[in-house]
Amino acid sequence: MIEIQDIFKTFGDNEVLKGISAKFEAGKNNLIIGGSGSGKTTLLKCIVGLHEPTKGKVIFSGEDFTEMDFEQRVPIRKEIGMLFQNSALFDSMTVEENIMFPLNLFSEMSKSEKLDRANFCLGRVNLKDKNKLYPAELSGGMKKRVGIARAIAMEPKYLFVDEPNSGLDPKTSIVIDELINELTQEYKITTVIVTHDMNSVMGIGDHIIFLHQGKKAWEGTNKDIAHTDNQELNDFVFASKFTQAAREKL
Ligand SMILES: Nc1ncnc2c1ncn2[C@@H]1O[C@H](COP(=O)(O)OP(=O)(O)OP(=O)(O)O)[C@@H](O)[C@H]1O
Repeated sequence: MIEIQDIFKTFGDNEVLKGISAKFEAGKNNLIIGGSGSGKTTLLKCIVGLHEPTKGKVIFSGEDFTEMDFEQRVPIRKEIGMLFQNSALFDSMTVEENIMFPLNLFSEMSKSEKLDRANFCLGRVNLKDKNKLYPAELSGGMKKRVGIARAIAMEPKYLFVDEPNSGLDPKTSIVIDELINELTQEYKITTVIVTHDMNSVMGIGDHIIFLHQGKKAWEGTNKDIAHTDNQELNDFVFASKFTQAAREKL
């Protein structure tokens, strides 16, 4: 469980986050949605410590992360897996080396244990035997899966994902969403996903917070969203004629 309490973040005189509180539970896909510039990525970065909040607390399983110094944060950082928008693989490393990278940095495993773990993670994302390929030889969807394999290599308690579907076709997007969903449930991970993708919202949105102009304007599940009377959320989710028509059928 991650709890955020009254998070503010200001850049210069631009107050981007204006007092956001929420609880993200283990075993759930916690989605942060909102229009461009609403502060989603800034919030994600405040939670993982890539930005320091101007005010407010981030609490990982009861421990106040915001109060900790760099050294004190290390054990929690080791429990965090991250999947970035562009998968952020190292181009000069093979798939296997990419997955072993966090293990080389943070684990005490022997070489053969690390290889076993890399093979297990590759199997888990359905990329068995792709060990020796380089990122340039992979499709966008495969790169995401390698990114996921790397993110789960350290058996994270917390998984942060920024736009998992960017650059993917709709079918591959669903495969990636399903994979994140399966892993979240199987390993009881507290997963926090920033997304624009309405298929993800409706498909795997166990818990959704909607940001509008730096505030939490709505919170609920994918089942609640179709029936919301929140004007900003409606304008955001049902922006197109197609989604409006689909809504009538819900
Ligand atoms: N490092 C930074 N320095 C200054 N301003 C920043 C910084 N990071 C973000 N901002 C500002 O914070 C605001 C919110 O940006 P953020 O990237 O969090 O929005 P977002 O909701 O993730 O948008 P998008 O969906 O377009 O990625 C923007 O006005 C942006 O210019």
